[in-house]
Amino acid sequence: MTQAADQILTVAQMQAAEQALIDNGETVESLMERAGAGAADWIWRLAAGRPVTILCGPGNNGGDGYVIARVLQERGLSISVVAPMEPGSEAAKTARDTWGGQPVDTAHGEVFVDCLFGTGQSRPLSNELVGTMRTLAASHNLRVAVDLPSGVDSDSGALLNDNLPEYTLTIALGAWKRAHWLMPAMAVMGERRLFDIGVGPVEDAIQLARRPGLSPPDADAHKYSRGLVGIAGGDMAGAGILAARAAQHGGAGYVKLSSPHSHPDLPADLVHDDSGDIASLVSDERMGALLIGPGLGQTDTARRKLTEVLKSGIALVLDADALTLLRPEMEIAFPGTVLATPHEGELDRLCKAFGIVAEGKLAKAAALHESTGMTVLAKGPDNVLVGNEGTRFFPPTSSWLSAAGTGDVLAGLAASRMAGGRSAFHAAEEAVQIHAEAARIAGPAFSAVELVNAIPAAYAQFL
Ligand SMILES: NC(=O)C1=CN([C@@H]2O[C@H](COP(=O)(O)OP(=O)(O)OC[C@H]3O[C@@H](n4cnc5c(N)ncnc54)[C@H](OP(=O)(O)O)[C@@H]3O)[C@@H](O)[C@H]2O)[C@@H](O)CC1
Ligand SMILES: [K+]
Repeated sequence: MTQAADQILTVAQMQAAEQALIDNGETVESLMERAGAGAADWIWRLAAGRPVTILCGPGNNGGDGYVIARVLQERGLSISVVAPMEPGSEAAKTARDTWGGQPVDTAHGEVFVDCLFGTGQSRPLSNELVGTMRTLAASHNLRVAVDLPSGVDSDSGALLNDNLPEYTLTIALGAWKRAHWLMPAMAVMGERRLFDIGVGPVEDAIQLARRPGLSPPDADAHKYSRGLVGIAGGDMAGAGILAARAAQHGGAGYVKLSSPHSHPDLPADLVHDDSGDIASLVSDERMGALLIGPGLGQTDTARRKLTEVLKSGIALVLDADALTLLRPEMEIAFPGTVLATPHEGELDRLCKAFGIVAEGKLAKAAALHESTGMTVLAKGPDNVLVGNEGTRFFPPTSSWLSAAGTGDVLAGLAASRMAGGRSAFHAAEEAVQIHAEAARIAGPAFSAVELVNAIPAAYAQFL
């Protein structure tokens, strides 16, 4: 069932949801009062008695600021309001009048509250406005963005100005907006919290990924019932081994690595076919899912392997070199059972190969899914998953994942979940979160092998 708290809205969806509340008897003023009071509660806790400076803009985000000023002043905090523009909307004018105070030109408090623009941000800030905001942000130790940081485009997560402040806390009002979960905006927001004002479920809204609910193997499980994963490796041995190790820890009962190398130090518990013969791998009828790409290379042999694998009808994860080699003319037996896991560069290359012109990660991933039928996980510091089941965003992951080999680990995990019976979409949804949890457990400055070693402890968190 759709959880309103997990839905992520566009500005248009938010406006329609607001209108639905108004049709049910709310007013903009009553919603603003609730939203402002809710934000004030968070700021009250953060401020802990310290003076607060609120920057108010001309729209309803500024209106929220005047409500916050009044509520916090009534509780005894020292409040300064800086208002470079007069209130323009009726609700903002009412909120300012009800506050009844006098704005100041500048202030030096401890907590800066940005109520300049929210979802109505329609263009970059003027130099003067951005200068005021930067100066205030720099002279306060704690910084709170109400609904969104000013200068952020709500629907794309783009930053419309350079050198925007970084926030301690961002309080989303009514519902999450896309920018709360997309880079680069997500990176300046600090902690993010949602304050509910009664918005109901919105049809077709993007959802936040659900926390995986994993279970131990059934009492009568055997290695094949838990899933057999094949890894079709190639020229570079290491990536295939990493992916295979990750797949071993991702729930599958049996992992078979096929790559044309002999590895004296391969783990004894990993089955390795050093002929690298793709025909024998795809003809194994017990195969639950196959991963191709990590360490595959981009030779003619690699292309031939990819072509065979795509035709096999086995559930697939395509990553790394497989994504660079993929072309529209290659026949994919069942695109609905294929997961592609491109990083930003691979996503761009795929879009080019498939003649897709789109702006931004979400639009590119959606267009690629539309054009190929594959489920697309556009991975990176923000993860965007698009498939027949819908679109999912994810909480931010550890920035220590920016290390070689971590993508191979993610692909191996996804293949493991697929071999265990998950759809491409749900396998990706689980893999991203197990991977993120493993990174959290691995701590700082881990290598990809150390990330793999943290997977069992991550898995345990979801049992
Ligand atoms: N939805 C809900 O249920 C609730 C929403 N609430 C709150 O309302 C916020 C949305 O309010 P909003 O629509 O009035 O937009 P907001 O961001 O305040 O600014 C719009 C004004 O700014 C102007 N403007 C834009 N860019 C500019 C620029 N660069 N430089 C200069 N001016 C610029 C723009 O002018 P225009 O583009 O028309 O020229 C317009 O006048 C939302 O984020 C939340 O905080 C809650 O109170 C209650 C429940
Ligand atoms: K704001």
